[in-house]
Amino acid sequence: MLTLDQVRYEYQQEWFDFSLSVSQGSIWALMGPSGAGKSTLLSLVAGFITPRAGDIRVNEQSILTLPPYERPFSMLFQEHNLFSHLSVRDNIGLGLHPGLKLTRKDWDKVTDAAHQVGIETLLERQPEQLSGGQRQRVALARCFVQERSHWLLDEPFSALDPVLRADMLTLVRRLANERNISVLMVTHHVNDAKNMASHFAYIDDNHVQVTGEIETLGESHKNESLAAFIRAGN
Ligand SMILES: Nc1ncnc2c1ncn2[C@@H]1O[C@H](COP(=O)(O)OP(=O)(O)OP(=O)(O)O)[C@@H](O)[C@H]1O
Repeated sequence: MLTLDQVRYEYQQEWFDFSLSVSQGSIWALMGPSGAGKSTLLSLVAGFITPRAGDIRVNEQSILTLPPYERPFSMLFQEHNLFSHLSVRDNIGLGLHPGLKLTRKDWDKVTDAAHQVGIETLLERQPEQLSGGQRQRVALARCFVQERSHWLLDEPFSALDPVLRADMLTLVRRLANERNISVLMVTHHVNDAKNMASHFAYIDDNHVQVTGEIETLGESHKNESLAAFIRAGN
């Protein structure tokens, strides 16, 4: 269980206040208008920024004092995902060891993950030689090789064409289900949320406004703001 317990954060006199409970193995779509606070919520969980009050717990243990690399999360964020001076192979390998001290078995895992996301022919390239969608898939492969219990994905498919997007969505859902990984995924696409997630959180105005099972996400939701958001997206 991942718990955000009245997590309060201030940025330039603007307050954010998040509460959320994510049971192990569930897949959450974080949705809401631009600027609503979705990436801020993920950054708090990841440990890139520190709350003023409240607690973040994994299995009832507070993780607030842990630096990002000691938290049980694999992350795909919109920026600074890849190291420009390293090959794709090494960028994925970093998910297994920060100093790239990898065994043969580890390198096999890297190749397998590259294969799963369809970039196995690009392993010797450097990130600048890749398209945006290829770079996103490298970052996704790096999440896959890490043995972490949670994935934090900030718009992981934004640069992918519709066919690849559907493939990657299915892959993330399958791997997460097989490994009982919890996923928090920011997405602007209602269909992605419905196709992949078990739950949703609707974030607006720096708060988690509504949570629920994904089946209840629809144009006729009783929360007017959420219903309008869904209508606009369809
Ligand atoms: N540490 C920070 N540094 C810069 N901006 C911050 C920080 N913390 C919060 N913000 C501000 O928080 C607000 C919410 O941004 P956030 O990126 O979380 O929204 P979002 O819902 O992810 O939006 P989008 O869908 O457009 O990506 C923005 O006004 C942003 O500038």
